[in-house]
Amino acid sequence: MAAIVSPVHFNLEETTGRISPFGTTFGTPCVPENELPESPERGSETSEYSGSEEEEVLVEEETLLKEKKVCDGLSNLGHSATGLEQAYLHLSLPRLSLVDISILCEYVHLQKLELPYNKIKDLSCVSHMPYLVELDASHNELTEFFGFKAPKNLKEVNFSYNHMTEMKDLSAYQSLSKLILDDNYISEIQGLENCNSITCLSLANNRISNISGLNNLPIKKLCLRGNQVQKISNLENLQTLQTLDLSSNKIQSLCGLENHKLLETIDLEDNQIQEINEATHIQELPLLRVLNLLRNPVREQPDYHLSVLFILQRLTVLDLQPVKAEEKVAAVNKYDPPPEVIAAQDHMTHVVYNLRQPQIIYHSTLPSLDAPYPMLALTGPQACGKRELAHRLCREFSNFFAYGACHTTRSPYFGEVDGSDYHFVSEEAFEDMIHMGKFIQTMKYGGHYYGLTRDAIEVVAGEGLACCVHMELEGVRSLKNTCFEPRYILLIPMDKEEYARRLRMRGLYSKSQIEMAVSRVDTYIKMNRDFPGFFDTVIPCDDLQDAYIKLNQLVREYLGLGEQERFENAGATGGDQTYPDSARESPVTDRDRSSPSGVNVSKLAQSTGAKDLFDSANRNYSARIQAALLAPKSPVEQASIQRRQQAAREALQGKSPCAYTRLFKRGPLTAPASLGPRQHLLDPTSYSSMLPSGSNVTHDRSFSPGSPDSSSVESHASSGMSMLSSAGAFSSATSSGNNTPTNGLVIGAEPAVEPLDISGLGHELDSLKDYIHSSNTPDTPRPASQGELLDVKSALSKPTSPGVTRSQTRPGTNTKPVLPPIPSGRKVSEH
Ligand SMILES: Nc1ncnc2c1ncn2[C@@H]1O[C@H](COP(=O)(O)OP(=O)(O)OP(=O)(O)O)[C@@H](O)[C@H]1O
Repeated sequence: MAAIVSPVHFNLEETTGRISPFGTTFGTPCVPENELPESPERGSETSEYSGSEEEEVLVEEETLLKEKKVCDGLSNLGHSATGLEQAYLHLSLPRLSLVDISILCEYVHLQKLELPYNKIKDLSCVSHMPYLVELDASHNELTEFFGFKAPKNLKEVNFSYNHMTEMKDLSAYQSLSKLILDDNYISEIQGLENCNSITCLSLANNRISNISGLNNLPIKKLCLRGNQVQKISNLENLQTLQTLDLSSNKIQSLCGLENHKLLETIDLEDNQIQEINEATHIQELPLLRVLNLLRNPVREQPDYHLSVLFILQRLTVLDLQPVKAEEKVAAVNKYDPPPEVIAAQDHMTHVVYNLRQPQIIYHSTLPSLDAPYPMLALTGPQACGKRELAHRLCREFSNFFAYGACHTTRSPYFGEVDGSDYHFVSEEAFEDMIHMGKFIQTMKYGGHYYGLTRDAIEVVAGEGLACCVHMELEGVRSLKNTCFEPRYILLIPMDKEEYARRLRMRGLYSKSQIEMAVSRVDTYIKMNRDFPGFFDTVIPCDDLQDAYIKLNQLVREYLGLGEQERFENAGATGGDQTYPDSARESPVTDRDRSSPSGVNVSKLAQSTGAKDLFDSANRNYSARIQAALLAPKSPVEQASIQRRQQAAREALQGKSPCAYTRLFKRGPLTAPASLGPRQHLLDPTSYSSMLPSGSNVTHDRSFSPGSPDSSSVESHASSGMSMLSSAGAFSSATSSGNNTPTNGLVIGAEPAVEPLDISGLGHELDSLKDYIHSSNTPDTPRPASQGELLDVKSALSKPTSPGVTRSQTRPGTNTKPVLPPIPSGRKVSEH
């Protein structure tokens, strides 16, 4: 002990090459044996520990530990545990082939003793080291388990690679926290019952077939790699377990690991696990992040990787590979796709199949992206009455709506009519239809398929009507991905008990079906709450009659039917016939005026809340941009507009001939008093004013209700302007208090003529001229037959029956909000 010699540093970690979930925690090599530095008895020494040739010879000759070698191995000079002396606290003597180390009995102050890779059989000298804290006697020839008197503070012991066969009682080792017994011949775990400090135990490569003797120990890391364990048992009480290495055993099931709430890492490489479902045993472990199932039969299962990731979504490392976020998303999308993904997949399927078919232009194919084909979708839980309401609505508003019958694979209930309620088809037929690209959306509900075909919509669109369908939430999601933009009305039972009773009364559904339907009420409510605007409006449907009244009212308000009736009644009594009161409160916009009935539907809808429901212009991006662009005008612009307005007025009054004169020039015309404003606007005679001179149009001269002779310029002007307004040429229009509106015609001097935005005049004018020549509306995509033309003209010349409004355009065209569609199809069929 006289001289201070340089200590030999033996770094355990350097002996470990492989990164395992356990790393080097146990201080023993985790690499396969053939990669380990060999112990003397297993072969020659590696260069790391070999000294010079001279030393090797010396080692071979002398297995007796002498003071000189001890001096070489001492390090860490410091205070002794008693604090009274200076002493070397560490001794490291690896790979010296030592057999007799009895000299160490004198080194009582040692706190750390490292003797790996020797040939030691007797460790009794340790009995003289009361302050020893760490002991490494791995790779020796020890047969006796802890063959020394227990040092009071001994915390870490490594006896790996020895010849021990049996564990003995370690009650005396109260401080023991880490015990490494790898590569011995131990067949039973025992003697640890009182080791209340043990947190790390490794018994890799022993002969253990049953896990036992670990009850209630505070073990955090347990390694039983390379044993013969077949079943994970007796670990239930290891509640502090964080890392478990059971690799290279014969385990078939993960049963037994369910309750280890702190478990983070499980290594089960090279076992017999076959079923993916085994992962469910560890599904609930909240902290599990690392799982190794390499070299298990389960890896041969199809979709092994995604399946395991789906079951164990908290994993960050699977089979030694980091888990990517994309893989987790793919796993969830595959095995429990969120509704959006289901809808997207459904949509994708139908688009792809449809693209394989010859592409044609449908009636419901629209000339503009901004003008969706008008559809109404009633949605809500099963049997909430939406089908009945849809039928009633289509019956009552048969000039506007028709029912779009879906296809289903369920068999018809009593009284259901094929083709009317549904098209009832077999599953094979349904699948064939999918492959033929027939569907727009499909969904499976209650074990049956339901789907809306393009043809179902097309039949309705061909008649010039809006299509009314009903479907579940999933169908709505899918439909929202399509080019169709129906208005969605949610019909929701507010009283679940009453709803369940109604379902029972139907006598069609099983208990579980009823429970499912009732439980979906909350899904709809949640959807409506969490995604405002997902449904356009909500109607409680506890009482079907009440629900229908609301639905009816809503549709009427939108169609402007009620208002038109009122308006026409007002006309009969000589009231204000231009616009209803609500429309006069503020200037109307083109959009307002584009209501099919000529009444201010948008204003009306605004006051009733129906505007958002039906006004497709709300969704019209370009319209919104245009509105923004139109907003404020500079003084120069204002002045310019005023000049142009003035010029237009003068032209209309015949004061100054200009380009507008020809535009509004017409013979003395009269309009039948019975005509509503819309009819007047659409009166073919009024188009004559747009014709180039010389056009051969016969005018009805018995016009003007007030004065049969009032073929004044004003009336011409107003009729022309009204017509333009119908074409959207006005930026705003009002009838001021000074004017006397008559039959929808704004008659009067200047104030009657409101600012004219002539920017679109040329276009509208051309369009209207085209109409005259072609008998089509500008946005009618297909040429009208002669029959249709006559039909339209004769229809327009007739007074419209109350409640039925005609539209000049196809459903959903850009100049109309949404409804109603032209009735051309129906009219054609009637003739
Ligand atoms: N194409 C479709 N897509 C999605 N859901 C659909 C489709 N066709 C029908 N459904 C819905 O499937 C559910 C089951 O249909 P079924 O005809 O069996 O119910 P129902 O008792 O008639 O319901 P309801 O009276 O509410 O229409 C209904 O909620 C129905 O609206």
